[in-house]
Amino acid sequence: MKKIAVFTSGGDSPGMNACIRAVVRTGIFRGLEVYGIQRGYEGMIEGDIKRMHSHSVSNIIQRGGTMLKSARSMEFKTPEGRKKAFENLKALGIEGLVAIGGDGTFTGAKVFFEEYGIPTVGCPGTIDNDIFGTDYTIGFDTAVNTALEAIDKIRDTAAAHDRIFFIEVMGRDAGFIAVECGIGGGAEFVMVPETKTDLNSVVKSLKNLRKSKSSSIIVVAEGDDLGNADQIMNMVKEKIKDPSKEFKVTTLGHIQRGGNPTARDRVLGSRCGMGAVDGLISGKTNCMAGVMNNSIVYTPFGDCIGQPKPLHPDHLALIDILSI
Ligand SMILES: Nc1ncnc2c1ncn2[C@@H]1O[C@H](COP(=O)(O)OP(=O)(O)O)[C@@H](O)[C@H]1O
Ligand SMILES: O=P(O)(O)OC[C@H]1O[C@](O)(COP(=O)(O)O)[C@@H](O)[C@@H]1O
Ligand SMILES: [Mg+2]
Repeated sequence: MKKIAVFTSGGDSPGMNACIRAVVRTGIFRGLEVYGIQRGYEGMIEGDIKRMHSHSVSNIIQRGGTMLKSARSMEFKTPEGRKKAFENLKALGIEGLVAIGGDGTFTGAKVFFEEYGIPTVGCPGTIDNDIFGTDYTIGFDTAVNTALEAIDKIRDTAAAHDRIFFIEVMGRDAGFIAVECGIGGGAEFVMVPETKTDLNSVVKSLKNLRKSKSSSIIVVAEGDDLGNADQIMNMVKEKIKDPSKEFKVTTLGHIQRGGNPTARDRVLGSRCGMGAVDGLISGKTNCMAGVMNNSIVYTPFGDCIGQPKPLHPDHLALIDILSI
């Protein structure tokens, strides 16, 4: 293997830059030519692919976002789009790919490998942490810390006015961010897509809050089965029917996707990036380089996207216990 290319795809996540840097520098260190593909599968289809050098990735390890940019590509979901992508890679003589992204990116990478056979190793880049085969995904720790900082601020004003706050965090299909924010932010309740939300028990608990509680924080993952934070707040308000209780909603949104990556995300991104290149060199393909129990582990793409990554039941129990 002489030439490899790296790209970022799907929702960006803090630490993707550290991962790109590790791929480029490990590749060069091992004697490979490394190319960067702009805007994920979009750039692959358009042939927006450039040679990268060690200096190409200077001064990015501390930055959020991705210097290669990211995109969600509808065209790559079509056989015609993937054919164009393959022709562009073939023309440059690319013999290996590093795909940094989430479950969608790996689904695309798996299909592409099965059709065209270019060896591909992935790195788990998503704030959602919803990928089997790695304890944490690159960007999750930063997103949780960003959300927590906001929750702490909301708690100040919630306490000052004795209000009940519903705070919506990201997570279309996964509640990992919500659960960690719930534990770290001292929430009364956490609502996640993985479990059925029992509105009546939430209402009952809110009606019976101990008298010394001045405020309540309820963390809602955007993909909860009952709806978003605004919808759930309205349902609860309707059932409580107590004009003395004041309800507010804050949706944290895309601030969770940006900002300087935490130390954990820089280290995880760097380790996975190196793991992906070394994996390709040693003949691995159609799999992801993740970190489990502090070691690099390669998991087939089929498992990364096919196996559910469950929330830890102890974490959900912890929220109930610590909010008495
Ligand atoms: N079934 C599929 N076939 C081909 N490409 C896919 C498929 N699913 C997703 N992709 C590609 O991966 C991209 C990123 O997926 P997305 O779900 O948006 O983000 P993430 O990788 O962060 O989960 C999509 O925009 C699409 O180009
Ligand atoms: O920025 P967009 O395109 O609106 O996407 C929002 C979604 O992206 C995420 O931030 C990350 O999801 P992916 O990693 O699957 O792209 C989700 O938590 C959120 O639902
Ligand atoms: Mg995803």
